[in-house]
Amino acid sequence: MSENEILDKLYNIILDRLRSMPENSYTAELAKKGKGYIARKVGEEAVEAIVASLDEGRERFISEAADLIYHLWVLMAVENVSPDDLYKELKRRMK
Ligand SMILES: N=c1c2ncn([C@@H]3O[C@H](COP(=O)(O)OP(=O)(O)OP(=O)(O)O)[C@@H](O)[C@H]3O)c2ncn1[C@@H]1O[C@H](COP(=O)(O)O)[C@@H](O)[C@H]1O
Repeated sequence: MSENEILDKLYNIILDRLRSMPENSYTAELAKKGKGYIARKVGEEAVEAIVASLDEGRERFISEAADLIYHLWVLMAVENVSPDDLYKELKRRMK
């Protein structure tokens, strides 16, 4: 899988977990807690990425940025917004 397919693959894994809601799935646990909880987690992960960027070095920032993207991807799935919807918007903004 090429790097630029990873975000699409992650989204599809998240959709699968939201459909099947397996016992040991963190994604399913998030879904059970609802959109408000997931949205707060996105905020938390954004703050953790900010702190890592300011004080914790490159590796910690990469890890927290990955947490942020994952949680945002779960919120997008709950909002029925696909990566393609996001890519189209980002493409539209390109000068
Ligand atoms: N990329 C991720 C990913 N990044 C972070 N996390 C989870 O997000 C949490 C982030 O840590 P936090 O400390 O903020 O959260 P926590 O304290 O563990 O949990 P809370 O008590 O805060 O709810 C951890 O529990 C991580 O396991 C992720 N969980 C899953 N994925 C992807 O989603 C797929 C499906 O995962 P499951 O739903 O668990 O099968 C996996 O195959 C991965 O590809």
